Amino acid sequence: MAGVAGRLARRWCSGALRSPLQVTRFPALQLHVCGPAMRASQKDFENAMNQVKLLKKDPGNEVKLKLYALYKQATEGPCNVPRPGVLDFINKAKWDAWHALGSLPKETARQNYVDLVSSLSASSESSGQVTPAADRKQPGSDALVVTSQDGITTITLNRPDKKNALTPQMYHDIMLALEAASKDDSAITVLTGNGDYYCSGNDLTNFTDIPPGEVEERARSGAVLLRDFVDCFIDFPKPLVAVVNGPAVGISVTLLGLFDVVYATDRATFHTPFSHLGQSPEGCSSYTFPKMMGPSKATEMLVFGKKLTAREACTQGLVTEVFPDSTFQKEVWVRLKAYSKLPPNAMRISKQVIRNREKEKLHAINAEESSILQERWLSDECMNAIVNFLSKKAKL
Ligand SMILES: CCCCCCCCCC/C=C\CC(=O)SCCNC(=O)CCNC(=O)[C@H](O)C(C)(C)COP(=O)(O)OP(=O)(O)OC[C@H]1O[C@@H](n2cnc3c(N)ncnc32)[C@H](O)[C@@H]1OP(=O)(O)O
Repeated sequence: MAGVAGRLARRWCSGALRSPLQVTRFPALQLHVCGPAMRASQKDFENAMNQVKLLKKDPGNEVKLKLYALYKQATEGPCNVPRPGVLDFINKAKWDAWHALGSLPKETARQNYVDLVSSLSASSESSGQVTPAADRKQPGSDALVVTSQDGITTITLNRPDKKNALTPQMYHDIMLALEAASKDDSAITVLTGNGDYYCSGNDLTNFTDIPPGEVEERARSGAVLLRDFVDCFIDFPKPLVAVVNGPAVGISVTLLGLFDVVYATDRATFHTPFSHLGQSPEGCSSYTFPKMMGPSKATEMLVFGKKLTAREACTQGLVTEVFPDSTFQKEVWVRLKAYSKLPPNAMRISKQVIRNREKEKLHAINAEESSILQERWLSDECMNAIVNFLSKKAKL
């Protein structure tokens, strides 16, 4: 395959092949092809085709073949044209990739194409090679992807079929990733999501399968986990940037108050349905939100569960800047890459000057919020809300 791959790459890059997959610029990447959530619309698909053209670095022939195959399957269905002759290496490799998809439904192929492009785009605005940072402990599952390049460590939530809902494993892995990022060579750390959502908050199935008699203990250990998790954000020493690629719910919203900069696509929304869930604010939002938007706007969000658009969130100070979805990834990564070239020690020290005097207070608030939430998790209001979600009676 190496010889074929090399020839393929040359042909693609030289523009010899005319297809919608013609990749003019390629991303550096760490790839994850997602499961068939089957929700991508034709518009999503067309956007993804456009995004492919913006990619900067060569993703490699295997990926290009995968993109080609998914495109063909999504637009024409299963491959039933004759296999090209043995010496027609390029078209044979393409045919093989397409044919390998068998009877995969068009909708699934379309979704997989969109997911694949999305994972490529997440890191497409950097020029260096993305490496899974070799010096760090890698996450315990594929649900989190950590990459490092061009002075930026990026932590990507990667459970797009569940809207990047956070499992206990992910809480632990994010803590490990932050710990490693605080010590690595990068100047800036980014948290983002793969797929159409930034994050749908705590995975509500975390509250299921608890044996009778263990509920209190689970609530206690959940509160410890929450407190440790939020502490990592309070203490994180380098500039921490949220690249909010889609809607955000629950703890993924409240934590934004602990980020240094928050960039959002105009498709993002911000929603903290704590009362609907019989729960209460966490992530230090009971302090950061009133401070940034005033108590009344904070109450609308944290008590009444008002969902904000990206522009509203920007007006309230929760979001730093909003970008059109069509150019979001491109603009944000160009910006971050420029920032990452600033002297890292100066940035770290300036962040400390801005944040350090509040640290102690934030830790105390986090402890209090976690303990209140521990009680809430044992309440009938909370139990009923979880049961409602799980039985799909309620969509918040
Ligand atoms: C006692 C032990 C506790 C341990 C916990 C430790 C620390 C926790 C601290 C944090 C506590 C709470 C803070 C919060 O985050 S509260 C907010 C929780 N999130 C929600 O309420 C969102 C629930 N989800 C939705 O309302 C909708 O799914 C959506 C996000 C609006 C998307 O709607 P959609 O119609 O576009 O897509 P949908 O079909 O519903 O979703 C696709 C699949 O994803 C699953 N899913 C989405 N979000 C969650 C979630 N938060 N938890 C679990 N699963 C989620 C959804 O069920 C679908 O799955 P499937 O395809 O049906 O299998």
